[in-house]
Amino acid sequence: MSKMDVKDKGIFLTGGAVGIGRAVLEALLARGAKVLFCDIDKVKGPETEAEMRKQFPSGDVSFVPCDVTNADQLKAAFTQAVTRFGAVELCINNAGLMDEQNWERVIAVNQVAQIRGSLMALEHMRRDRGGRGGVIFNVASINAVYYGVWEFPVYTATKHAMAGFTTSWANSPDSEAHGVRWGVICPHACLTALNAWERDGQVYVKMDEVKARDTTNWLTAKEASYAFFTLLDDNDSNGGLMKIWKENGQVFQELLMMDKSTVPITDLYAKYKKVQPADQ
Ligand SMILES: NC(=O)c1ccc[n+]([C@@H]2O[C@H](COP(=O)([O-])OP(=O)(O)OC[C@H]3O[C@@H](n4cnc5c(N)ncnc54)[C@H](O)[C@@H]3O)[C@@H](O)[C@H]2O)c1
Ligand SMILES: CCCCC/C=C\C=C\[C@H](O)C/C=C\C/C=C\CCCC(=O)O
Repeated sequence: MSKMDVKDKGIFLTGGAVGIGRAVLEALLARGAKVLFCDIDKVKGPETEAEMRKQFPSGDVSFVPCDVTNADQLKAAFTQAVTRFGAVELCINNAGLMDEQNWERVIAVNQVAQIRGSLMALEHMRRDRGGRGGVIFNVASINAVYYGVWEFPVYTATKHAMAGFTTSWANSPDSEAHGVRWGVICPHACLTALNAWERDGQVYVKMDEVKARDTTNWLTAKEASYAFFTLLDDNDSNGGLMKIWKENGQVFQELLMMDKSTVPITDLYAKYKKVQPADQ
């Protein structure tokens, strides 16, 4: 295992104003990275930028307002990062939301925009097209590698989609030539604005369906950010899905590499039900 040293590297991050994105932003700046983050929130975005500049006076951080579902805005934000840093070597597609009442928007943000951001970053980073190579992370969820979650089926579908998209690119026969490493971040539930808020030390969960859940083992945004760095530090993890969760107050993580073995076709696999003509 060898580390990707982010010091002085140019990084593009979506949805960095609050929550997990903000925690990752702070940790990247602490490691000396140069980060341009975008967000739809035109109040929290500049506030976070100002707070980061105060905390890291010699750091390089800038905020660009952007709705990632607007292809032109996303492209413009990414291009600003390239212009500012010379190259983007880490792209984190993190912006996301959960709103089953507005499920087409959920697909637009969690899936379409993450795919668009990934393809833009790939095109820019590809060594076989003159780029410097790099790393692309898509922020999914632990429910990308979990059975369906009835409370939020569309959200879950988008997270499965991003696991499939990301591991497919990682599996490209041209992966070496691209020089691009792919990863999926898969946190369990976190206490962020996505689903909860806090007042007077009491946590309030937004959605009626999950209000009865015990939140004691939900991650903080900072804890969720550990998964990014474990995955980033592992150069051999192309196509890896980094799960992170909490049990009895202890944070755990596990790297999941999807099974790449071929479909079993011989009698060696006697345990499988053979298809008979009558089945078809
Ligand atoms: N909170 C959780 O329980 C949890 C668990 C696993 C994965 N995730 C995923 O982590 C990512 C970050 O979520 P979070 O918990 O930090 O949520 P959050 O709501 O705290 O932060 C999400 C950020 O994305 C921004 N955003 C939303 N729509 C956008 C758009 N159209 N354009 C630009 N920015 C936009 C928001 O303004 C916000 O700053 C999401 O992809 C989410 O699905 C969250
Ligand atoms: C446990 C459900 C709580 C709902 C949390 C709200 C948003 C979470 C978004 C995450 O992306 C998904 C995280 C966890 C849900 C995944 C699996 C449910 C597992 C069931 C359980 O642990 O109780």
